[in-house]
Amino acid sequence: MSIKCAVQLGLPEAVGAHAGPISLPDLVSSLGLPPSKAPYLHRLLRLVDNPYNAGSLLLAVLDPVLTEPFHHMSAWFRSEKDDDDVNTTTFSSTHGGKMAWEYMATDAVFSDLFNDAMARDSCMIAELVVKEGRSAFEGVGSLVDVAGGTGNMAKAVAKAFPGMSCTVLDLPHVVSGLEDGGNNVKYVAGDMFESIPAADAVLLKVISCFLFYLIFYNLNIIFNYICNCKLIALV
Ligand SMILES: C[S@@+](CC[C@H](N)C(=O)[O-])C[C@H]1O[C@@H](n2cnc3c(N)ncnc32)[C@H](O)[C@@H]1O
Repeated sequence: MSIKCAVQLGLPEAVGAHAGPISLPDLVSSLGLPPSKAPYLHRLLRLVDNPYNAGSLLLAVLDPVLTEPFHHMSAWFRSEKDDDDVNTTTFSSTHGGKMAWEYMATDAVFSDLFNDAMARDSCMIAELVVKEGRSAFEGVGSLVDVAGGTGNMAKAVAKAFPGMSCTVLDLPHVVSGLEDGGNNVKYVAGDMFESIPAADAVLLKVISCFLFYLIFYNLNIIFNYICNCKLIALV
């Protein structure tokens, strides 16, 4: 909650915009806070560590859309609804029967926040991936980033490998309206469980939040039945 407060106050931006170290009174003033709040801001600062500008990720995970279901866990346990519908979750029972991605298609504000959180994370990870995992991309002529969000990962790969043609596949509410990112990045709206555009390689960035970045070279077989391609997975 302290980090949420710091993000809402605009603290990371204020510190980042300052050329050098900033004094507490200057910070209070640049945030437009009453000077009497300086001692409290000092306490808040001691609790904040936000080197990667994870502001929208924090706001997303603390949003009532995601926190509210946790208040209904015991009710979900007691509910017999599951007898009829094995897919019922605390999320879906809180949100009118909708699963997360279905729900996001109906809530543009939360969807934008979530997509922004993913995009910022991708900026950081993409830098690492194209540097440390470069060999996984060598010789790949075309790549599809499955469930690639707003495309930051694909853009970074396309920039590092200008000869590669990259496609970002995601649900319509995520990619519709996005401009193709330069000559070699295009967006496709669709459902990955129905079809995946053909490409030499499939990129799958699954659970970025845990900061485990593993590149699998030997899982191609799993994806062979889809498009006979190489699988690059960031789990
Ligand atoms: C956790 S986010 C990861 C986004 C991106 N890969 C990243 O790491 O930044 C999961 C993504 O999967 C997309 N998604 C969920 N179900 C999908 C489906 N059936 N077909 C295509 N994309 C889907 C969501 O819209 C969302 O953008």
